[in-house]
Amino acid sequence: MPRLTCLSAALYPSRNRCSPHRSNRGLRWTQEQTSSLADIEIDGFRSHLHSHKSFSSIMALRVAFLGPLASFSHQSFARLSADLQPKSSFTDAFAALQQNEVDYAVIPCENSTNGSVVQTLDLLADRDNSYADVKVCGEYYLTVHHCLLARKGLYPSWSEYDGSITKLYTHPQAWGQCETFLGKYFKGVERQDVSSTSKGGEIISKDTKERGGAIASRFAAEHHGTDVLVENIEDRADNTTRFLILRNVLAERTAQLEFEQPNPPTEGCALETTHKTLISFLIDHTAPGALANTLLIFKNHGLNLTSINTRPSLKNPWQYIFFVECGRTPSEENKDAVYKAINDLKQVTELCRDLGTWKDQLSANA
Ligand SMILES: O=C(O)C(=O)Cc1ccccc1
Repeated sequence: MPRLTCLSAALYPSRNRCSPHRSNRGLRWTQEQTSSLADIEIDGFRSHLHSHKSFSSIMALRVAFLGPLASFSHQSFARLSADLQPKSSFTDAFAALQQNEVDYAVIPCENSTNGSVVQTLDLLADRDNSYADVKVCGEYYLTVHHCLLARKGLYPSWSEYDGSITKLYTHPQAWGQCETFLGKYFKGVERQDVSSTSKGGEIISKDTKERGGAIASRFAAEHHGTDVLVENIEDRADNTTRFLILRNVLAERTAQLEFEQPNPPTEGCALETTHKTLISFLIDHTAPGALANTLLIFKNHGLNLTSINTRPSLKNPWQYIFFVECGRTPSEENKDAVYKAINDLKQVTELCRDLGTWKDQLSANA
Protein backbone atom coordinates (compact mmCIF):
# COMPACT_ATOMS: atom_id res chain seq x y z
CA MET A 1 0.00 0.00 0.00
CA PRO A 2 1.69 3.27 -1.04
CA ARG A 3 2.00 5.80 1.70
CA LEU A 4 1.45 9.51 1.36
CA THR A 5 3.23 10.26 4.58
CA CYS A 6 3.54 13.98 5.21
CA LEU A 7 4.35 15.59 1.91
CA SER A 8 7.66 17.36 2.40
CA ALA A 9 7.73 20.92 3.67
CA ALA A 10 10.23 21.97 1.05
CA LEU A 11 8.20 20.66 -1.84
CA TYR A 12 4.90 21.93 -0.60
CA PRO A 13 5.28 25.38 0.94
CA SER A 14 2.34 26.65 2.93
CA ARG A 15 1.41 29.95 4.42
CA ASN A 16 0.98 28.91 8.02
CA ARG A 17 3.29 26.01 8.55
CA CYS A 18 3.94 24.96 12.11
CA SER A 19 7.17 23.20 12.83
CA PRO A 20 7.11 19.77 14.46
CA HIS A 21 7.15 19.95 18.23
CA ARG A 22 7.61 17.71 21.23
CA SER A 23 4.80 15.30 20.56
CA ASN A 24 6.24 11.83 20.08
CA ARG A 25 3.25 10.68 18.12
CA GLY A 26 1.79 11.73 14.86
CA LEU A 27 -0.61 10.68 12.21
CA ARG A 28 0.15 9.41 8.81
CA TRP A 29 -1.98 9.41 5.77
CA THR A 30 -2.09 6.29 3.68
CA GLN A 31 -3.72 5.77 0.37
CA GLU A 32 -6.38 3.13 0.73
CA GLN A 33 -8.29 2.49 -2.43
CA THR A 34 -7.19 2.01 -5.99
CA SER A 35 -7.25 5.22 -7.93
CA SER A 36 -5.37 6.79 -10.78
CA LEU A 37 -2.60 7.58 -8.28
CA ALA A 38 -2.75 4.47 -6.14
CA ASP A 39 -0.09 2.46 -7.90
CA ILE A 40 2.49 5.17 -7.75
CA GLU A 41 5.04 5.19 -4.93
CA ILE A 42 5.57 8.32 -2.93
CA ASP A 43 8.28 9.73 -5.20
CA GLY A 44 6.28 8.85 -8.23
CA PHE A 45 3.32 10.50 -6.62
CA ARG A 46 5.28 13.70 -6.27
CA SER A 47 6.40 13.67 -9.87
CA HIS A 48 2.86 12.95 -10.95
CA LEU A 49 1.73 16.07 -9.13
CA HIS A 50 4.50 18.12 -10.64
CA SER A 51 3.78 16.96 -14.13
CA HIS A 52 0.20 18.14 -13.76
CA LYS A 53 1.19 21.46 -12.18
CA SER A 54 -2.18 21.58 -10.48
CA PHE A 55 -2.03 24.07 -7.61
CA SER A 56 -4.72 22.36 -5.62
CA SER A 57 -2.92 19.04 -5.71
CA ILE A 58 0.54 20.34 -4.81
CA MET A 59 -0.69 22.38 -1.86
CA ALA A 60 0.08 20.83 1.52
CA LEU A 61 -2.94 19.26 3.18
CA ARG A 62 -4.67 21.98 5.19
CA VAL A 63 -5.75 20.97 8.67
CA ALA A 64 -8.00 23.07 10.92
CA PHE A 65 -7.78 22.60 14.69
CA LEU A 66 -8.69 24.41 17.88
CA GLY A 67 -6.11 27.14 18.42
CA PRO A 68 -4.08 28.95 19.42
CA LEU A 69 -0.97 26.87 18.69
CA ALA A 70 -0.07 24.36 21.42
CA SER A 71 -3.61 23.21 22.21
CA PHE A 72 -4.08 19.47 22.63
CA SER A 73 -5.75 19.46 19.21
CA HIS A 74 -2.55 20.94 17.76
CA GLN A 75 -0.45 18.38 19.64
CA SER A 76 -2.22 15.54 17.80
CA PHE A 77 -1.06 16.90 14.45
CA ALA A 78 2.10 18.78 15.38
CA ARG A 79 4.48 16.32 13.75
CA LEU A 80 2.74 16.43 10.41
CA SER A 81 4.20 18.59 7.73
CA ALA A 82 0.79 19.98 6.90
CA ASP A 83 -0.60 23.46 6.57
CA LEU A 84 -1.91 23.67 10.15
CA GLN A 85 -4.61 26.29 10.57
CA PRO A 86 -5.56 27.21 14.15
CA LYS A 87 -9.23 28.22 14.54
CA SER A 88 -10.72 29.97 17.55
CA SER A 89 -13.62 27.52 17.94
CA PHE A 90 -14.82 24.10 16.81
CA THR A 91 -17.58 25.94 14.92
CA ASP A 92 -14.99 27.86 12.88
CA ALA A 93 -13.20 24.59 12.08
CA PHE A 94 -16.46 22.97 10.88
CA ALA A 95 -17.31 26.06 8.80
CA ALA A 96 -13.85 26.11 7.19
CA LEU A 97 -14.28 22.46 6.21
CA GLN A 98 -17.77 22.94 4.82
CA GLN A 99 -16.44 25.89 2.74
CA ASN A 100 -13.53 23.73 1.52
CA GLU A 101 -11.03 26.17 3.00
CA VAL A 102 -9.28 23.25 4.69
CA ASP A 103 -8.92 19.55 3.85
CA TYR A 104 -9.39 18.21 7.37
CA ALA A 105 -10.50 19.32 10.79
CA VAL A 106 -9.34 17.58 13.95
CA ILE A 107 -11.88 17.88 16.76
CA PRO A 108 -11.98 16.23 20.21
CA CYS A 109 -15.12 14.14 20.65
CA GLU A 110 -14.67 12.31 23.93
CA ASN A 111 -12.36 11.88 26.86
CA SER A 112 -11.82 8.67 28.80
CA THR A 113 -12.21 10.48 32.16
CA ASN A 114 -14.73 13.21 31.41
CA GLY A 115 -16.91 11.74 28.66
CA SER A 116 -18.36 13.34 25.55
CA VAL A 117 -17.48 16.78 24.23
CA VAL A 118 -20.97 18.18 23.86
CA GLN A 119 -19.99 21.09 21.59
CA THR A 120 -18.69 18.54 19.09
CA LEU A 121 -21.87 16.48 19.28
CA ASP A 122 -23.90 19.65 18.73
CA LEU A 123 -21.91 20.45 15.60
CA LEU A 124 -22.34 16.88 14.34
CA ALA A 125 -26.07 17.16 15.11
CA ASP A 126 -26.08 19.96 12.53
CA ARG A 127 -29.66 20.93 13.33
CA ASP A 128 -29.82 23.64 10.65
CA ASN A 129 -27.92 21.71 7.96
CA SER A 130 -24.91 24.04 7.95
CA TYR A 131 -22.35 21.25 7.60
CA ALA A 132 -24.07 18.93 5.16
CA ASP A 133 -20.79 17.78 3.53
CA VAL A 134 -18.76 17.23 6.70
CA LYS A 135 -18.10 13.60 7.68
CA VAL A 136 -15.78 11.67 9.95
CA CYS A 137 -12.90 9.92 8.15
CA GLY A 138 -10.55 9.05 11.00
CA GLU A 139 -9.81 9.06 14.69
CA TYR A 140 -6.79 9.75 16.84
CA TYR A 141 -6.14 8.93 20.51
CA LEU A 142 -3.95 11.28 22.54
CA THR A 143 -2.88 10.60 26.13
CA VAL A 144 -3.55 13.94 27.79
CA HIS A 145 -1.30 15.16 30.62
CA HIS A 146 -2.33 18.42 32.23
CA CYS A 147 -0.07 20.87 34.07
CA LEU A 148 -0.71 23.88 36.29
CA LEU A 149 0.82 26.89 34.54
CA ALA A 150 1.67 30.25 36.10
CA ARG A 151 3.24 33.43 34.68
CA LYS A 152 7.02 33.17 34.40
CA GLY A 153 8.75 33.96 37.67
CA LEU A 154 5.56 34.47 39.71
CA TYR A 155 6.25 31.49 41.97
CA PRO A 156 9.73 29.96 42.33
CA SER A 157 8.29 26.46 42.73
CA TRP A 158 5.17 24.53 43.76
CA SER A 159 6.66 23.86 47.20
CA GLU A 160 6.83 27.63 47.75
CA TYR A 161 3.36 28.31 46.34
CA ASP A 162 1.51 30.57 48.82
CA GLY A 163 -2.07 29.91 47.74
CA SER A 164 -2.47 33.32 46.08
CA ILE A 165 -3.88 32.27 42.66
CA THR A 166 -7.37 33.79 42.50
CA LYS A 167 -8.55 32.56 39.10
CA LEU A 168 -7.99 29.48 36.97
CA TYR A 169 -8.39 29.24 33.18
CA THR A 170 -8.91 26.25 30.95
CA HIS A 171 -11.09 24.61 28.31
CA PRO A 172 -14.39 23.29 29.82
CA GLN A 173 -13.32 19.69 29.08
CA ALA A 174 -10.21 19.95 31.25
CA TRP A 175 -11.88 20.78 34.61
CA GLY A 176 -13.49 17.35 34.84
CA GLN A 177 -10.17 15.64 34.09
CA CYS A 178 -8.39 17.25 37.08
CA GLU A 179 -11.07 17.31 39.80
CA THR A 180 -8.98 15.56 42.47
CA PHE A 181 -6.11 18.05 42.20
CA LEU A 182 -8.45 21.05 41.96
CA GLY A 183 -10.52 19.87 44.94
CA LYS A 184 -7.38 19.50 47.04
CA TYR A 185 -5.55 22.74 46.21
CA PHE A 186 -8.02 25.10 44.55
CA LYS A 187 -11.30 24.64 46.39
CA GLY A 188 -13.50 27.71 45.90
CA VAL A 189 -11.15 29.40 43.39
CA GLU A 190 -12.95 31.03 40.43
CA ARG A 191 -12.90 28.96 37.23
CA GLN A 192 -12.96 30.73 33.89
CA ASP A 193 -13.84 28.69 30.80
CA VAL A 194 -11.74 29.66 27.79
CA SER A 195 -11.80 28.51 24.18
CA SER A 196 -8.85 26.12 24.58
CA THR A 197 -6.26 25.04 27.13
CA SER A 198 -3.62 26.87 25.11
CA LYS A 199 -5.73 30.06 25.19
CA GLY A 200 -5.68 29.84 29.01
CA GLY A 201 -1.88 29.60 28.90
CA GLU A 202 -1.70 32.60 26.61
CA ILE A 203 -3.95 34.69 28.90
CA ILE A 204 -1.97 34.06 32.07
CA SER A 205 1.34 34.58 30.28
CA LYS A 206 0.32 38.14 29.45
CA ASP A 207 -1.76 39.28 32.41
CA THR A 208 0.41 41.06 34.94
CA LYS A 209 -2.46 42.37 37.11
CA GLU A 210 -4.12 39.22 38.36
CA ARG A 211 -2.70 36.06 39.84
CA GLY A 212 -4.05 33.56 37.34
CA GLY A 213 -3.26 29.91 36.77
CA ALA A 214 -3.98 27.83 33.67
CA ILE A 215 -4.48 24.12 33.10
CA ALA A 216 -2.78 23.13 29.89
CA SER A 217 0.03 20.97 28.52
CA ARG A 218 3.78 21.36 28.96
CA PHE A 219 3.79 21.98 25.21
CA ALA A 220 1.52 25.04 25.81
CA ALA A 221 3.74 26.23 28.71
CA GLU A 222 6.79 26.14 26.45
CA HIS A 223 4.92 27.80 23.62
CA HIS A 224 3.63 30.70 25.77
CA GLY A 225 6.72 30.97 27.96
CA THR A 226 5.04 30.23 31.30
CA ASP A 227 6.28 28.23 34.28
CA VAL A 228 4.96 24.75 34.99
CA LEU A 229 4.17 24.60 38.71
CA VAL A 230 2.87 21.01 38.77
CA GLU A 231 2.84 18.30 36.13
CA ASN A 232 0.42 15.39 35.60
CA ILE A 233 -2.48 16.87 37.55
CA GLU A 234 -5.03 14.73 35.68
CA ASP A 235 -7.10 12.39 37.87
CA ARG A 236 -6.08 9.30 35.95
CA ALA A 237 -2.76 8.41 34.35
CA ASP A 238 -4.64 6.85 31.41
CA ASN A 239 -6.50 10.11 30.65
CA THR A 240 -7.02 9.94 26.89
CA THR A 241 -8.89 12.11 24.41
CA ARG A 242 -10.27 10.73 21.20
CA PHE A 243 -10.16 13.19 18.31
CA LEU A 244 -12.27 12.81 15.20
CA ILE A 245 -10.75 13.66 11.85
CA LEU A 246 -13.30 15.21 9.55
CA ARG A 247 -13.28 15.88 5.83
CA ASN A 248 -15.56 17.40 3.23
CA VAL A 249 -17.08 14.51 1.26
CA LEU A 250 -17.15 16.60 -1.91
CA ALA A 251 -13.38 17.21 -1.84
CA GLU A 252 -11.59 14.96 -4.30
CA ARG A 253 -8.08 15.45 -2.99
CA THR A 254 -8.86 13.71 0.30
CA ALA A 255 -11.12 10.99 -1.12
CA GLN A 256 -8.42 8.28 -1.28
CA LEU A 257 -6.61 8.91 1.99
CA GLU A 258 -7.04 6.89 5.14
CA PHE A 259 -5.68 7.83 8.56
CA GLU A 260 -3.45 5.61 10.59
CA GLN A 261 -2.09 6.31 14.03
CA PRO A 262 1.43 4.89 14.41
CA ASN A 263 1.22 4.18 18.17
CA PRO A 264 -2.40 3.90 19.26
CA PRO A 265 -2.95 3.27 22.98
CA THR A 266 -3.07 -0.36 23.97
CA GLU A 267 -5.21 0.00 27.10
CA GLY A 268 -8.95 -0.10 26.79
CA CYS A 269 -11.47 -2.22 25.08
CA ALA A 270 -10.24 -3.40 21.67
CA LEU A 271 -13.03 -4.40 19.32
CA GLU A 272 -12.89 -7.34 16.95
CA THR A 273 -14.17 -5.21 14.09
CA THR A 274 -11.81 -2.95 12.14
CA HIS A 275 -14.03 -0.04 11.06
CA LYS A 276 -16.47 2.26 12.82
CA THR A 277 -19.45 4.16 11.45
CA LEU A 278 -21.30 7.05 13.07
CA ILE A 279 -25.00 7.55 12.39
CA SER A 280 -27.29 10.21 13.88
CA PHE A 281 -31.08 10.20 13.97
CA LEU A 282 -34.07 11.73 15.71
CA ILE A 283 -37.00 9.59 16.86
CA ASP A 284 -40.45 10.25 18.14
CA HIS A 285 -40.07 8.16 21.26
CA THR A 286 -43.59 8.67 22.56
CA ALA A 287 -44.40 5.16 21.29
CA PRO A 288 -42.99 2.26 23.31
CA GLY A 289 -40.11 0.51 21.58
CA ALA A 290 -39.22 3.32 19.18
CA LEU A 291 -35.57 3.32 20.20
CA ALA A 292 -35.41 -0.47 20.50
CA ASN A 293 -36.74 -0.75 16.94
CA THR A 294 -34.03 1.53 15.56
CA LEU A 295 -31.31 -0.38 17.41
CA LEU A 296 -32.63 -3.67 16.02
CA ILE A 297 -31.90 -2.34 12.53
CA PHE A 298 -28.19 -2.18 13.41
CA LYS A 299 -28.32 -5.77 14.67
CA ASN A 300 -30.16 -6.95 11.55
CA HIS A 301 -27.40 -5.58 9.31
CA GLY A 302 -24.56 -7.06 11.39
CA LEU A 303 -23.47 -3.69 12.82
CA ASN A 304 -22.12 -4.01 16.35
CA LEU A 305 -23.15 -1.07 18.58
CA THR A 306 -20.14 0.48 20.31
CA SER A 307 -21.42 3.80 21.65
CA ILE A 308 -24.64 5.76 22.04
CA ASN A 309 -24.83 9.49 22.82
CA THR A 310 -27.70 11.95 22.86
CA ARG A 311 -28.18 15.69 22.58
CA PRO A 312 -31.42 17.67 22.85
CA SER A 313 -33.27 17.90 19.54
CA LEU A 314 -34.05 21.61 20.13
CA LYS A 315 -37.36 20.87 18.40
CA ASN A 316 -39.30 19.76 21.47
CA PRO A 317 -38.12 19.61 25.09
CA TRP A 318 -37.01 16.10 26.11
CA GLN A 319 -36.71 14.89 22.55
CA TYR A 320 -33.21 13.75 21.58
CA ILE A 321 -30.88 13.35 18.65
CA PHE A 322 -29.14 9.98 19.00
CA PHE A 323 -25.57 9.32 17.87
CA VAL A 324 -24.89 5.66 17.36
CA GLU A 325 -21.43 4.32 16.60
CA CYS A 326 -21.17 0.82 15.27
CA GLY A 327 -18.36 -1.50 14.27
CA ARG A 328 -17.89 -3.85 11.34
CA THR A 329 -15.09 -5.43 9.38
CA PRO A 330 -15.73 -4.54 5.73
CA SER A 331 -16.28 -7.59 3.55
CA GLU A 332 -17.92 -8.44 0.24
CA GLU A 333 -21.02 -9.65 2.15
CA ASN A 334 -21.49 -6.54 4.29
CA LYS A 335 -20.32 -3.87 1.87
CA ASP A 336 -23.81 -2.34 1.68
CA ALA A 337 -24.66 -2.81 5.36
CA VAL A 338 -24.39 0.87 6.30
CA TYR A 339 -26.34 1.96 3.22
CA LYS A 340 -29.09 -0.59 3.95
CA ALA A 341 -29.23 0.28 7.65
CA ILE A 342 -29.58 3.98 6.79
CA ASN A 343 -32.40 3.15 4.36
CA ASP A 344 -34.24 1.15 7.03
CA LEU A 345 -33.60 3.81 9.68
CA LYS A 346 -35.06 6.46 7.38
CA GLN A 347 -38.39 4.59 7.53
CA VAL A 348 -38.64 4.99 11.32
CA THR A 349 -36.67 8.15 12.14
CA GLU A 350 -36.35 11.81 11.24
CA LEU A 351 -33.09 13.48 10.25
CA CYS A 352 -31.20 10.23 9.85
CA ARG A 353 -27.67 10.84 8.70
CA ASP A 354 -24.58 8.80 7.85
CA LEU A 355 -21.73 10.71 9.50
CA GLY A 356 -18.94 8.60 8.09
CA THR A 357 -16.92 5.40 8.34
CA TRP A 358 -13.28 5.19 9.36
CA LYS A 359 -10.57 2.82 10.49
CA ASP A 360 -10.85 1.93 14.20
CA GLN A 361 -7.45 2.76 15.72
CA LEU A 362 -8.10 0.52 18.75
CA SER A 363 -9.21 -2.51 16.79
CA ALA A 364 -7.76 -5.82 17.90
CA ASN A 365 -7.60 -6.81 14.23
CA ALA A 366 -6.27 -3.60 12.66
O1 LIG B 1 -8.25 22.98 24.63
C1 LIG B 1 -7.51 22.20 24.00
O2 LIG B 1 -6.27 22.18 24.12
C2 LIG B 1 -8.14 21.25 23.10
O3 LIG B 1 -7.58 20.84 22.14
C3 LIG B 1 -9.46 20.71 23.55
C4 LIG B 1 -9.14 19.74 24.64
C5 LIG B 1 -9.26 20.11 25.96
C6 LIG B 1 -8.92 19.20 26.95
C7 LIG B 1 -8.46 17.95 26.60
C8 LIG B 1 -8.33 17.59 25.27
C9 LIG B 1 -8.69 18.50 24.28
